[in-house]
Amino acid sequence: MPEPAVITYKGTSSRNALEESGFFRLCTKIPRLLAQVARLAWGIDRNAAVVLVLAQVVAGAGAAVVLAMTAKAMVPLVGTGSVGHRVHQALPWFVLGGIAAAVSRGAHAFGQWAEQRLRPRLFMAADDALVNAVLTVKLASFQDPQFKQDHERAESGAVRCDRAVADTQMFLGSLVRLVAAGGVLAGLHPLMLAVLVIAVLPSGVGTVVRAKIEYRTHVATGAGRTVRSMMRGYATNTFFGDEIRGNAMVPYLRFWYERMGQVITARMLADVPRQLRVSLVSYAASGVCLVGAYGVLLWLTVSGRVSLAVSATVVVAVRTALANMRDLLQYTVGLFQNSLYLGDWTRFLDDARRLAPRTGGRPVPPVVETVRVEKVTFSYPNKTSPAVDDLSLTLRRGEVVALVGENGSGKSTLVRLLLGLTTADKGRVLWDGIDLADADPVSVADRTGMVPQAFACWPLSVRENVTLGQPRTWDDDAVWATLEQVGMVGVVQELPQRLDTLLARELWGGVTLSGGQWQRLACARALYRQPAVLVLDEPTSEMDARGEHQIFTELKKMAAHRITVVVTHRLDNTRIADRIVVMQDGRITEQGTFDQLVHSGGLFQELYELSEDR
Ligand SMILES: Nc1ncnc2c1ncn2[C@@H]1O[C@H](COP(=O)(O)OP(=O)(O)OP(=O)(O)O)[C@@H](O)[C@H]1O
Repeated sequence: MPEPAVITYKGTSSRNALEESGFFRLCTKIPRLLAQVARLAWGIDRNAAVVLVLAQVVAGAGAAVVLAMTAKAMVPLVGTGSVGHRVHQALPWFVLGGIAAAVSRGAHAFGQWAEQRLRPRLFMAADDALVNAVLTVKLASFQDPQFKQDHERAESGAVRCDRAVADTQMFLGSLVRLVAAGGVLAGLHPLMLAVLVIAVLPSGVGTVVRAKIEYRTHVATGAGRTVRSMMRGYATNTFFGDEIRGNAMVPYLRFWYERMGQVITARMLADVPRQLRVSLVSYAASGVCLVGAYGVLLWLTVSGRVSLAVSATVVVAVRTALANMRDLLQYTVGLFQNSLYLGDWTRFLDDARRLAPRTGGRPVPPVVETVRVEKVTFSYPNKTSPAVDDLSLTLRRGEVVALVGENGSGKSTLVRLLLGLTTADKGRVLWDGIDLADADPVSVADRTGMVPQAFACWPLSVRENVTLGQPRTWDDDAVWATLEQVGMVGVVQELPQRLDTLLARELWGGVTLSGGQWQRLACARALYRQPAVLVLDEPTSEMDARGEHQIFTELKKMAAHRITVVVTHRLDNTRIADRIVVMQDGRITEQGTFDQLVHSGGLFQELYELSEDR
């Protein structure tokens, strides 16, 4: 089987924060990382954020008290006198240590409570922000392949948002416990603290290097994962089931999907020996340093520089400090790693804000008298010839204009330009004299009704499928009236819950409609809006003759109050149009009524005769 072309994708992120960061640079970033997580948590639940921090401080202080009490208890325990006497003397310190341990565990439990309150909401908030960003960027951004990749990486960031809270909690806990253990240790003998730092440093550096390798692979496999998950969506979408099975596509799709998976996995597996090398080197180095640390302790004890009691406490403190130091490094790296993903998320939101269409421009009037296209040119990225080329056209209220032409002649592009969904490279589109480049996009959208070629079959009720995009209404009369216009009343009345019927076979016993019925609903959605500018791009391509006739009759009836543009390949339908505009290679080549064009000897006549010939 042919190798999938996309296997050559290697990932092209230009923004790899990892390359900028060394170990010490990472340490300097920690306060900023903590502040970032704190801001997120504070925005979600202030009480939980405060409890989270306080709990760690109390838990750490408790651990310090436990250690200090252990040191106190050691003195009588390794001292002189009978065992009973020594235990009796140590008992108060043990009791105090026990109380401190209980307080510490209790605080830890409250910390977990706060974390559990924050995590799910943080994830939802991060995810909501992401979806909101995608819903508000300029449509042109969707054409940019980097946008898709950045979106995918930002999704990982949203997923990691909640983990960053857990890491912060653990980081703070280990930090406070380490400071406590370090304080006790420094009090016993300052040299031990320095030796400790040296003992854990190699393992810390190793952890950072491993995190870098992992993140670099995540970035490198980003494009592959995006393409694979996109293909997964197509391959497993039940709507395409007939096409996939009916055309024997299953073996190729499976091969393709598995092959992409193998490429990604191979890249990840290539890291495994690298990770192992880093681990072995760092563990060996920290082992050597640890042996050195215990050697120093032994020498201090044997030479009588520290007492046996102090030495015993030092062993306990060293173990506590080591465990906390390791935790601290691990959670620092976790925090750092998550912050890289969080960085992708925040950058994406910032970019999305930058890419959002301007708002607050000039509002267009509720009734639009003319739409004027003035010398407009538009080219898609990576295309050599423009899709719309120096085109001028005026549309007037009350007029039904049919836009016709062969595939790829630029009809859909022109209607997107008319509605401001695409911005012209050159020239202007004016709604009642207001350049769409200066207009408030919200007011433009409010005046617009559109049936695109590819519309969504929304997994919502019939009512919502008609009213989606409009303010919520409790009056079903207008919904039924629109369904009447598109010939759907009978169909909807036979549905189990009529307007409330869920149109999603996959969900909770919902039902679905035929292709033509869905198309009628898409038309209903546009007609229900009663827009000032109504654009229908091949609205009846799946409809039977009756449905098609009904829609075009309704368009004609409604035409007086609006500008109507219909793109169609069924040239017989253009008889109802007041004007037919013929497009070829992004330009208008003919204009006129049906009767004028059908005998003009031009492209329209040729296409019409071909359609009659079928
Ligand atoms: N998203 C896109 N990216 C790149 N090129 C595009 C894109 N959409 C359309 N084109 C190109 O722009 C040109 C005009 O396409 P457009 O969809 O406007 O034609 P059309 O007349 O509506 O075609 P059809 O009758 O097949 O719907 C074509 O050459 C097409 O390949």
